[in-house]
Amino acid sequence: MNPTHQALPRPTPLHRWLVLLFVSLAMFGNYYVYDSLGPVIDLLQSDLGFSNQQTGFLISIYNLGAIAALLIGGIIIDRYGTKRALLLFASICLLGAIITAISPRYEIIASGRLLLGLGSEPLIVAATTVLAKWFKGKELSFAFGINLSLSRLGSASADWSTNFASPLYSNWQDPLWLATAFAGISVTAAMLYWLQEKRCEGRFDLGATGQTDKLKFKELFFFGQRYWFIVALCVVFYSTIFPFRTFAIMYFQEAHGLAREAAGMLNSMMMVSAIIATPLFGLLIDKVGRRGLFMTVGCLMMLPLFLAVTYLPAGAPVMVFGSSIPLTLLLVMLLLGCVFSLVPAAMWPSVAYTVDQRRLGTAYATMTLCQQIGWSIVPPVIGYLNDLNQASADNVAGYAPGMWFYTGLAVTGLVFALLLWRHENKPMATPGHHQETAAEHQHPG
Ligand SMILES: C[C@H](NC(=O)[C@@H](N)CCCCN)C(=O)O
Repeated sequence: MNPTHQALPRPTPLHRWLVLLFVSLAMFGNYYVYDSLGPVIDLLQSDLGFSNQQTGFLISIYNLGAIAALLIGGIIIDRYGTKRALLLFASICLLGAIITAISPRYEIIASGRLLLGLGSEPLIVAATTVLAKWFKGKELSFAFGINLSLSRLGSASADWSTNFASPLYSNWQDPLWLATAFAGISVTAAMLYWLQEKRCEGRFDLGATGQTDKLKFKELFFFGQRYWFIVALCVVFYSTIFPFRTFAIMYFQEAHGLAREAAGMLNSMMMVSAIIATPLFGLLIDKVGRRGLFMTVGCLMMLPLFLAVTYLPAGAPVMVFGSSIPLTLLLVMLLLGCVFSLVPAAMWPSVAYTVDQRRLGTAYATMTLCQQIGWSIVPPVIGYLNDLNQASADNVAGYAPGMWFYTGLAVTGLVFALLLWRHENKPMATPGHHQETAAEHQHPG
């Protein structure tokens, strides 16, 4: 560490919590923009004539942008510092949101989503770096938990927009312009963070930028079997959860006859349960360890859920914030939210206990890269299956093959979780690893 840093005091709690607020707002806006596509999928199909496969590709093209960005990721943050990087990536997301909303042409909408992927994943890396820089040694896990919960609030808000902004959903475009405004919140928050960092430079010890998630290919050979099981679970888990969530609003509308408002409210219940459960599971897992066991429990819980929405009676209607929602579907989404808290809370930190600390950057970058590849393949497959089986409101059975596909992925996830659980009590093979008692490094994704 630079001697100047040592002479300066650490930032005060007020400064740190302001930083957390700004970074979390940037993530809030960013997650909103990503999830703004889900509620307009049926409008893109009915107004613009896009097929299921085409809309599936609009989801995947985000991942292609993210993969490209991750391959060069870290360099910009290292070279230009966190405040510039955060603003740059938030601005790329804003541009992506504008381009997505500006024209009905498929290629233009797709370019907007590509740009969003280019900005979004490095923004998440930059946000992680900022938190590590300001909170290292001080409530780091808690800060990450709050950050992730506020990010998920952005996702839930995109679902709620079908209610609070329902007049905008008379066409495909206006909800995407609203998403642009949320991208504006992200840019504003990045600017406020810039001012905050500038104000504190020279007054406080902000440390070095820290290790960003940079990919060094030759380090991959040092990772043991356990690491690759975690990566495999990560790929399968997010390739199931994220595409299901994006298609869910249209699915609930068509397969269960819900109005868009009710479908949006139902989809948001997964996030509501995740927002509450994430910090709680984080605390629990920090206390008891047993990450393999928790990942297995989460995967087991997920297993029947896609078939439950397909084959079980939707249930009696219950009122949730003014929307009438069938009980079975509500329970499924709340349970999926618990799974969405439990598995990530156990999975991301477990990398820090599995690989040598010096290789954590490569480990996380590789994991995110693989996640993006898997996650990019599933939506077109689901779109293809829906097209092939002519899934629609008039042919609800056409959605079943897609749901079996998700279930197959969940079974695969369970296998990897079980393998990890089996490894849990074995001694570690990788030199320089952490024991499961003191995690320093956490990563929200
Ligand atoms: C922690 C994890 N986040 C990720 O996996 C990100 N790479 C992708 C986020 C995509 C939504 N904007 C998560 O959210 O559980």
